[in-house]
Amino acid sequence: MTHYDLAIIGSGSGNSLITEHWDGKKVAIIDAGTFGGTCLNVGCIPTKMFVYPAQLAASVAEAKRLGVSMTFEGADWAGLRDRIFGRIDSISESGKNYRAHELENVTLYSEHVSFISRNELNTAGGQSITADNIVIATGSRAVLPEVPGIDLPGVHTSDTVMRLDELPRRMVILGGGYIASEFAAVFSALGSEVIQVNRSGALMRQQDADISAAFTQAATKRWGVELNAAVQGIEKHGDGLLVRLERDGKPLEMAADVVLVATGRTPNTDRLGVADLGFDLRDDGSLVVDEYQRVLASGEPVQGIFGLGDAANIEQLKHVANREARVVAHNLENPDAMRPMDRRAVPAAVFSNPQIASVGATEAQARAEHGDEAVLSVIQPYGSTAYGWAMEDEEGIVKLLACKDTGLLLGAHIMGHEASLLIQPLIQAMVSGMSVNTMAREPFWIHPALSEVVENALLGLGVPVGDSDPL
Ligand SMILES: Cc1cc2nc3c(=O)[nH]c(=O)nc-3n(C[C@H](O)[C@H](O)[C@H](O)COP(=O)(O)OP(=O)(O)OC[C@H]3O[C@@H](n4cnc5c(N)ncnc54)[C@H](O)[C@@H]3O)c2cc1C
Ligand SMILES: NC(=O)c1ccc[n+]([C@@H]2O[C@H](COP(=O)([O-])OP(=O)(O)OC[C@H]3O[C@@H](n4cnc5c(N)ncnc54)[C@H](O)[C@@H]3O)[C@@H](O)[C@H]2O)c1
Repeated sequence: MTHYDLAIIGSGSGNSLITEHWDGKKVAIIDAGTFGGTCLNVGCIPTKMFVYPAQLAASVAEAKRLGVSMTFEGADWAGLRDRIFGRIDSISESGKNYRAHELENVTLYSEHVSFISRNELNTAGGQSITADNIVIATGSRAVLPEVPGIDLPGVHTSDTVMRLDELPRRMVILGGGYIASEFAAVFSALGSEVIQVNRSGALMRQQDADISAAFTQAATKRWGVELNAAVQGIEKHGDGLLVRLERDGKPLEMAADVVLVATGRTPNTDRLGVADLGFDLRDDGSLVVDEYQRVLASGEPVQGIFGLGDAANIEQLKHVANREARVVAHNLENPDAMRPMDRRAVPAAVFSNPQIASVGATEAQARAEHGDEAVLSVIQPYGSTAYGWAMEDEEGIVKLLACKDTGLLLGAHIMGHEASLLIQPLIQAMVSGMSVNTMAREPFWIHPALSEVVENALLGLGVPVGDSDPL
């Protein structure tokens, strides 16, 4: 048995907890997978490194609409893949070496662990680790539908699809959420024939209903989209695969070289032994934590156990995991002056084509919470602004929701070019409590930048202008 001051399970966001505070104290960091976790190795970073070149490829169709002739001569898949992972794999490797060999006080365990008591972990190899503090930062993993053929070669998740030997000619993507929509945009732009299959009637259904409808329409123009289709099984078919689906009780079949399954992710808590210790879990399996990120058991904080990231939140977003890690780091180092996690205005962006970005309530949520009378809503098309004319944009929209009484934003939802950038000032306004009228009227908005669509949406909300509001 080896005793530590701190044991961290998970080297993704958990890796950032090892600050100078722990110099001279004993720390264990444990990861059974690739060092650095999901975001670095198989998540945010490599996907976006594919998204950007895919965006360049997709701009050829865009250019044609505006009278510029460009030709897309194909993507060097192997070159792209090797450039991306050449960079990422070495970052993971050097992070691992640093933890394993260069810090005297840190021990790296590259093994699966599970709890055997509230302060003791057991490694797969049979070693026992005890610690005064344990942080559960175990992330999440892809969930696969239980259908025949789901384990056939050629069926991939986001963990493996970015390392394919070659760009698939035909690809079926199962799922209508983040991962499915991002990869549909990437592979279709790079030259694959993509069909995105969703079991419900619209893509990105967790978004505001207007955004989901607009995105579904936009996606349908760019790649194949099959809605209301439930997967029944996958079979070998010649050199490739056959995906068997059912829609309205009728069979539907699709041939593919590669099937990407993107049907959600589940927190890695089930293989950790935490249920046996009475730790509170949400229905999705994530750990319940208090505002200080302390893991709860029967509603009470468990001494010395913290949770963060996909294992302990419902958002499954890296910027949320990072913030939680900052809170956990502070609270571990300052047990008598702990600080809470701030969960106001958590934004998200989907880096598909077009992009989606959102923060705060959807219209349905805002109306349910505040009542119809109190909610002001506006949809401002990109095409209503000068930059939108320059782009001949017919798709982009900014949808804002505000409270009539307080003049504060309740939600912001954007679909279109650089939505993930356009939303940032709206996030700032929501967090700082800046009113819609102050935000629209106090700062200058650069003309004729695309951000004018946000200015016009704010003005278009029709929040009554008071005498103290800027002109
Ligand atoms: C394809 C994809 C794209 C994404 N893109 C974005 C994006 O653009 N923006 C965004 O905000 N988010 C994105 N995400 C989500 C983001 O990657 C996650 O929210 C984030 O990485 C979670 O971090 P974490 O620290 O909780 O877990 P992870 O980084 O997953 O770390 C957990 C680690 O724990 C290890 N582990 C688990 N259980 C055990 C155990 N019992 N014993 C030992 N080790 C264990 C695992 O091997 C893993 O390395 C994406 C996710 C995916 C899959
Ligand atoms: N840009 C980003 O921030 C980003 C990118 C990728 C992933 N992520 C995070 O990772 C999480 C997981 O992504 P995801 O796309 O796997 O999940 P998701 O929850 O976004 O989408 C899952 C999709 O799968 C469908 N589905 C679920 N079970 C199914 C079944 N049995 N058969 C057919 N369809 C089924 C759902 O209807 C939904 O459309 C996201 O929720 C997000 O938090 C974030």
